[in-house]
Amino acid sequence: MGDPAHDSSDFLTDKSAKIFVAGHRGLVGSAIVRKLQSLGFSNLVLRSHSELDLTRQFDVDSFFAAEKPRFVILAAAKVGGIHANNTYPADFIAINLQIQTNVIDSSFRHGVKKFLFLGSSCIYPKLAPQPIPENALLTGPLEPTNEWYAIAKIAGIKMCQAYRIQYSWDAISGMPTNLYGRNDNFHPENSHVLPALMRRFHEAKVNNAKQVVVWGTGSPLREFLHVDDLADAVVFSMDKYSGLEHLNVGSGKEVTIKDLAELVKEVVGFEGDLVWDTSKPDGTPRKLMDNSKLLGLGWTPKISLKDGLVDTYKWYVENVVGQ
Ligand SMILES: NC(=O)C1=CN([C@@H]2O[C@H](COP(=O)(O)OP(=O)(O)OC[C@H]3O[C@@H](n4cnc5c(N)ncnc54)[C@H](OP(=O)(O)O)[C@@H]3O)[C@@H](O)[C@H]2O)C=CC1
Ligand SMILES: C[C@H]1O[C@H](OP(=O)(O)OP(=O)(O)OC[C@H]2O[C@@H](n3cnc4c(=O)[nH]c(N)nc43)[C@H](O)[C@@H]2O)[C@@H](O)[C@@H](O)C1=O
Repeated sequence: MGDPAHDSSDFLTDKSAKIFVAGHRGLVGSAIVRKLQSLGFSNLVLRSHSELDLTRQFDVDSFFAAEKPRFVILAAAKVGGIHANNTYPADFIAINLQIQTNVIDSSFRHGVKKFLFLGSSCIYPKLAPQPIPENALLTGPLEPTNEWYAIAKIAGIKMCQAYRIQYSWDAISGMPTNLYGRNDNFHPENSHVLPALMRRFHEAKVNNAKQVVVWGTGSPLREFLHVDDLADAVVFSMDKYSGLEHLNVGSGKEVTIKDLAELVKEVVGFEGDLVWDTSKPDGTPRKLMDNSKLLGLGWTPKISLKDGLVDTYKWYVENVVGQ
């Protein structure tokens, strides 16, 4: 095996190469599948959670022995917003460590040519410099509401790095910022802020409610990226990047939760008032990532927050409401 930092992955050249997209029914996995299919990839291997539980080591290894995919993109994980992370710390650390350890190790042992792991911007210290460069990792304490999930994600990055160092295996990691779009989780408590507010404003609109409750103070800043831009960045990275360090994937634009709430309210068409429940946690005050490394390789995000919200709300009304 040559130096993977210099080998071409040939990712875009063979559209019949077998690719396992783990977590293909989720927000991210479904967007990656749409992107790969639009590019003409014809040999995707997909397994739902009920068909293959990725926490089960024996089942995962048997699957890899039978299928022998050439490329693997890991978008399966235990995922949730601030409340879910804060309430189920054991699930967030244990399930994520199990899934990623099984999938990374079996991918390596069964000859996968290139592997991509997805982490999250919450891996960085709570008070990291802004915008956050990749090398801020492990320079300070984590945000307490999501430290269990963050520790698992940091272990995933480090496992990819360790296999690259010891075995010259081409494993890379992408750290997406807060994502949204089609197939998001719209659960009232366990979801992220954007789908949670979209649902709450929609239900308030149809019920002629006068007020909607929003969590925290509204002052935290968050960066949002449409999941179709993330899928584009994942394919771009599989083709163009082979390095030890993880890559930040963000829009480069941040917004306060208050301004986000006003924008979602406008897109949904709710005309009542916002009431802030300050008993709920704000989480980290700010987490804008420095995306200059990925931009320097030639990738750019394309979907504005307003356009992405309009598209997501249309999808929500057509696919979730009344189902
Ligand atoms: N959403 C976001 O804002 C962000 C997400 N990310 C990362 O992107 C990745 C995907 O997240 P996202 O798409 O939002 O999450 P979703 O919850 O939408 O999707 C996760 C997928 O993983 C599957 N899955 C979970 N547990 C198992 C299991 N034990 N065995 C097999 N499949 C399983 C789920 O299947 P099922 O539903 O059937 O359980 C689902 O298809 C994660 O690594 C996440 O950390 C990073 C930054 C932000
Ligand atoms: C992607 C990322 O997601 C999580 O971190 P987070 O950025 O804090 O995510 P969040 O979307 O849940 O909240 C963002 C902000 O929004 C406020 N907020 C207002 N009203 C609602 C509301 O109704 N629901 C939610 N969830 N938040 C609300 C909320 O109080 C907070 O100030 C972690 O899982 C982390 O591990 C991770 O990786």
